[in-house]
Amino acid sequence: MSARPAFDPRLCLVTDPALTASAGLERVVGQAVAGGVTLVQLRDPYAKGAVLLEAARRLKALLAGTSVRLIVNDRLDIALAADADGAHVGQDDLPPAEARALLGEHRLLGLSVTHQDQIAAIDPRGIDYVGLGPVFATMSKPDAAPPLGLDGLAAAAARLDLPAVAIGGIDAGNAPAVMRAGAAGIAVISAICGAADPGAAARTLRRTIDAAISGG
Ligand SMILES: Cc1ncc(COP(=O)(O)OP(=O)(O)O)c(N)n1
Ligand SMILES: Cc1ncsc1CCOP(=O)(O)O
Ligand SMILES: [Mg+2]
Repeated sequence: MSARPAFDPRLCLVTDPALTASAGLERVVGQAVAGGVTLVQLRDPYAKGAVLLEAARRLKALLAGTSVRLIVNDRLDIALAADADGAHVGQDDLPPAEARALLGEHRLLGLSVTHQDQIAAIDPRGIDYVGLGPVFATMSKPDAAPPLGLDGLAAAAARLDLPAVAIGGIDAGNAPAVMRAGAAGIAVISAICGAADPGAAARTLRRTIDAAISGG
């Protein structure tokens, strides 16, 4: 039996400090979870450690008793200090083998893949899911790699032995095509954090994804 916690990759909310500032991080995440988000990634590239740790602890408390796992982007120290369920690293972050050694076997580790030639280097024993993208142009990550497009996504997902969580410019309109291209789920910032009603946005996305999974 796997030492890792079970997780559901279908709908990952990636948080954004600016987009959640007015409503508040916990309120946005709480509404999104009520709407059907299955995974939450705390992401704040410029936050001070103390601020991020506090946010991670608040989200952990919010998600306690649910099946929704909490992942911390980039900062393994914060993931460990807050006893989060896992961490997400990119190609320029701590290398996955080192990240796994620090995290231990009981936490989840996600790895970003931005083009196909990075797939060969993946050791699937140490990684639990791949964040694949950007699929489309995105306003939420100024330093994102050029978009893969749906064909690039399909080609990369077909070569992966791990669940592919597609990211970048995904919304309820293009989510069905993304799922048909082979994604196990989607990760979004603006489609939920930037929505007037994050709960309703999450509900629509989740319905759309579930319909695509069941062949609709
Ligand atoms: C699910 C998911 N996929 C990709 C990313 C991007 O990670 P990275 O390339 O390390 O960029 P930053 O998010 O750290 O700016 C992600 N965060 N989540
Ligand atoms: C963090 C990240 N990594 C690749 S694209 C992206 C931003 C996704 O944000 P949005 O869903 O608003 O396009
Ligand atoms: Mg990163």
